[in-house]
Amino acid sequence: MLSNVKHIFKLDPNKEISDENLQKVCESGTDLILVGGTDGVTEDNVLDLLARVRRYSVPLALEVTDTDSVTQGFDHYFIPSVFNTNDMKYRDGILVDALEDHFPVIDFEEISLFPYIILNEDSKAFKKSNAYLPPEDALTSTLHMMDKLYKFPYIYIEYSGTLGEIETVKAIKETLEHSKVIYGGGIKNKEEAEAFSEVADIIVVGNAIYDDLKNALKTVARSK
Ligand SMILES: CC(C)=CCC/C(C)=C/CC/C(C)=C/CC/C(C)=C/CC/C(C)=C/CC/C(C)=C/CC/C(C)=C/COP(=O)(O)OP(=O)(O)O
Ligand SMILES: O=P(O)(O)OC[C@@H](O)CO
Ligand SMILES: [Mg+2]
Repeated sequence: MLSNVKHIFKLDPNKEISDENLQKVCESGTDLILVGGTDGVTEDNVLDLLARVRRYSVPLALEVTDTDSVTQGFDHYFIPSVFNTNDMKYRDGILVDALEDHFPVIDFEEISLFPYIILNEDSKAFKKSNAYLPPEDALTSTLHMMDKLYKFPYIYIEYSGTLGEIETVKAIKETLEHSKVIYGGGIKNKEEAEAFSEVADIIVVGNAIYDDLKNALKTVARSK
């Protein structure tokens, strides 16, 4: 699903976007529209975005953050799994419960794991998943485990809401042998997109769509 993806726009079902702006996002040349957010994600607002984005040919995936808001019709589904938390619910607990209920109807070809390291302690996702900021040694060991033992194709380095430390992301990328880096957090313009595309395989742009679309659209070209 992500093999040729370099740039992702993340749309939040809990935020308003006009048809005109949605058209610009969908026709921007981004490689993937990802629908997701930490809170206020409902079946209704997910279905609304699904129907509106489906007018365009851009690939569309759902990041599942609420069991009740999973709806058919997306090209792919990503399940977040947080690795810097000791709360197993957010590593795979909710997933195991969901599989208990829905296993017979799940097409595993259309689901992938998003293994997360969340590094912005002020973000909603960090707080919701009871994440901790790992000391450097522990972060390195966790990355080795995810990369060399689990051999995850991708690891999502999440700074949701704020621009991350580029040197930290660079060091993470250099630590990894198998896993590619998805970077998300605080990218607002072409310069930041260009800088983070140097240290990550995929960049994700979310809030900037709602805060300053003109500059957000310029992040697409710079990541290719
Ligand atoms: C019917 C059909 C087609 C089914 C397909 C099969 C399928 C997909 C089954 C799914 C099984 C299922 C329901 C699994 C449960 C998965 C689940 C709910 C896991 C818990 C995820 C969770 C709440 C994690 C904690 C928060 C977190 C880390 C979220 C990750 C995403 C993230 C970082 C969001 C932040 O986004 P952002 O935009 O920055 O946030 P805000 O702007 O809102 O702050
Ligand atoms: O909203 P921003 O800060 O751009 O972050 C994008 C994405 O990584 C959120 O999961
Ligand atoms: Mg958001």
